[in-house]
Amino acid sequence: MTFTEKLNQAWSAKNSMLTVGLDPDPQRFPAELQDKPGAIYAFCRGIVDATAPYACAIKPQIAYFSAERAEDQLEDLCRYIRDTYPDLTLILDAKRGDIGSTAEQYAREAFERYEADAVTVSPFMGLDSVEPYLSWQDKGVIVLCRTSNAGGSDLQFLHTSDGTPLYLHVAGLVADRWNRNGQCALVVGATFPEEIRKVRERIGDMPLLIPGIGAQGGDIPATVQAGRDSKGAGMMINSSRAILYASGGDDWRDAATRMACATRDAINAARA
Ligand SMILES: O=C(O)c1cc(=O)[nH]c(=O)n1[C@@H]1O[C@H](COP(=O)(O)O)[C@@H](O)[C@H]1O
Repeated sequence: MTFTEKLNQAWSAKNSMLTVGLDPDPQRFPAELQDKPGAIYAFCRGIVDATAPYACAIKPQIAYFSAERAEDQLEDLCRYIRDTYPDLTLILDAKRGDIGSTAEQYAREAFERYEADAVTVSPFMGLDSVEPYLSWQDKGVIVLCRTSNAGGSDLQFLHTSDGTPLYLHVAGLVADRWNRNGQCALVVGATFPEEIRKVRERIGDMPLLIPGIGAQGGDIPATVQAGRDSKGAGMMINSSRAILYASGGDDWRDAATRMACATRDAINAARA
């Protein structure tokens, strides 16, 4: 099944556009997992089990694993997610960008080693740096467009020669030229709803990955109104820290469940 088929199925079967982000920070783990071997896997697996019924996608951030020399735990986790929750879209958040020969290796890492359904990439080095991901015809290629951080404006708001801001130029480039397999998506931050609206107008029904609700304070109703596609769906709305660390106590699993459920419901309420 392709990335977009899986995502469409998850949107309708689970009635959810929530993406649960896995940014496991050992310093914030509950006491029962402090200094335990395999704690990153155990924590993430606990969060996945607690939140899977409420999510369309799961997004592990690779740096949290590699910085702790825990790529083996990420491999085990990806295998667990695929085997236990085949209806969850697995997004590897790696934000890769390099020349083609190196990008081929990054693509193999995402799609062979971790068997992700999609990977996040930077458009900064242009089409030949993205080609190796596009050559995996069923896999999702999620391109940074208007990121959620304030500093994204340093470059993304610069105007091109015809007056189009760079983030909208990227949106047009991906929609018109890079999306030849129909498996591309764009990253647009929930902290910039006006820009989400402009991107949606430009790209039609291409999916959007939207981080920035929860810990970064993005407004859910404004995000959903701006980002919904012609069918009222079209979004993977990510929340990481607000769900992962909803409680630092023994009730961390239940707190994550409650937060994921409440976030999915808030997203759905804004669709109506
Ligand atoms: O690609 C992303 O997921 C991403 C793009 C972006 O523009 N902003 C952004 O915060 N993210 C990711 O979203 C996660 C943070 O989510 P919160 O903890 O909910 O703020 C981190 O893994 C970031 O790398």
